[in-house]
Amino acid sequence: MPEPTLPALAPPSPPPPSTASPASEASDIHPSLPPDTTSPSYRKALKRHLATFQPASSPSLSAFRDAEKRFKCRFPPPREEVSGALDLALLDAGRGEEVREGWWVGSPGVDEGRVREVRLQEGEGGRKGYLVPSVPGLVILPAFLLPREQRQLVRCCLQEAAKSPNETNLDTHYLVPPDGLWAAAQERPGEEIKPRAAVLHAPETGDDDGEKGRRTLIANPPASATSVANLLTPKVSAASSPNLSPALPAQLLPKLRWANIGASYHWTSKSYDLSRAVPAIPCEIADVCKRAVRAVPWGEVYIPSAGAAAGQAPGWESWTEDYTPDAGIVNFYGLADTLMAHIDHSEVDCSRPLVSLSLGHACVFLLGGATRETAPLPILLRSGDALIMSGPCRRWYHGVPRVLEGSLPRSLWDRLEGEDAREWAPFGRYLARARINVNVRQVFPPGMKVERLSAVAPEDVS
Ligand SMILES: O=C(O)CCC(=O)C(=O)O
Ligand SMILES: [Fe+2]
Repeated sequence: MPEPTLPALAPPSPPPPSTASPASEASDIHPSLPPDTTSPSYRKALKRHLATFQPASSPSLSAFRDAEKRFKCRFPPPREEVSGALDLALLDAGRGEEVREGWWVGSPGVDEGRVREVRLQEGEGGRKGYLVPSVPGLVILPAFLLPREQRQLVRCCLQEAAKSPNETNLDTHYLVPPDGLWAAAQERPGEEIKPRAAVLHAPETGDDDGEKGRRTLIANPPASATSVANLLTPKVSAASSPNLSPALPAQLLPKLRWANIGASYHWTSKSYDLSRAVPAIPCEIADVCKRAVRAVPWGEVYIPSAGAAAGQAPGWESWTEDYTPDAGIVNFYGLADTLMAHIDHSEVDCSRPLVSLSLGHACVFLLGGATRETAPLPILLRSGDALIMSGPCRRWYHGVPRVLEGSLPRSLWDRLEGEDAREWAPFGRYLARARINVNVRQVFPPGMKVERLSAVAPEDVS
């Protein structure tokens, strides 16, 4: 499970009035500020930290673990570490303001030959993609989503993705109303949500860390076509936490950590659960992910007819036509949340593209190798960036050691007028303390359809 994080710094004060647009509905949104190491609250927190700090007992951390620790550090904030992270927004003059105001700045990577630019397919407005020669199969599409598209996806994640029939981390513990937590928070803010009665079965070990909903991704064997039968076996739900009190929707919203979309991921067994119905992936999400895969000139990523040779991905030639996302996770991060190193290999074909979209606060994303011993590449992912892992790196360790405070772009909290501002305000307030990641996969290769598998056991489909 993720390391317990150091106490968060005292809540930052709102930005000076001159930086907010006074007439806008969004002017009551106060996004997180970067750490102010000269402030009395920082100094107080530092003193508290030094009084309780214990040096790491194990001198031999894996390279991945070591990087995680460096980026998680709060005293001092790892500005210098972040300055070495790949930050492709620096190559885009149109993102100058976002970078300047976001405080954390990485490095562009082009001069050092760390990245190679590729032109996206027709229809993407001349936008660029980037390959990283040291990470075969990785494609980064910076600013793939316009601010308007980002806002649309944020709405979709909170209003559509995090509600029944999709499962969220809170469903194990609370009787979340069927129209979802977001609707409850907006429409019935005073109505308490009751905890689920404690159920009488033995607690299990697994990814869902109780009510906190943190994901603790421990090692699991990769899925394969032959293990598909296991997916049809109904899975036992994780035990709900006893002794929880009823809570208001606004109290639960910061505890929302993940929502399954499409084929449901069962965190306890770390496999997909096809005994449950397979809802469609919300169409805005599916469309954006398909667009991203179609935009990539795969012939510049892989060598034709090389099959599964080192550094290659079998079958990439057809991805632009047959990539069909059928499962995903929407991750909701608070500013102090992290996602520890893991490999996503519960899908049947783990070389097909995994599309990851970043919204809200920026983060440091670490992408390592096949073991934790490989030193990871740090990548600064900003709102609107898409990242595609395919081929070899699709099965490599990765994680998110830090969400970057003070990095929420202005287009997600300010700069909106009239109706738009009024309608957007609650989403802007949510993002002022959050990052959302949409992580979409194709579990079943073409010809092995999810609907057909669930049809095999109709009595199990709820
Ligand atoms: O938040 C991210 O950028 C990565 C999330 C991830 O790796 C996952 O959901 O498996
Ligand atoms: Fe992942």
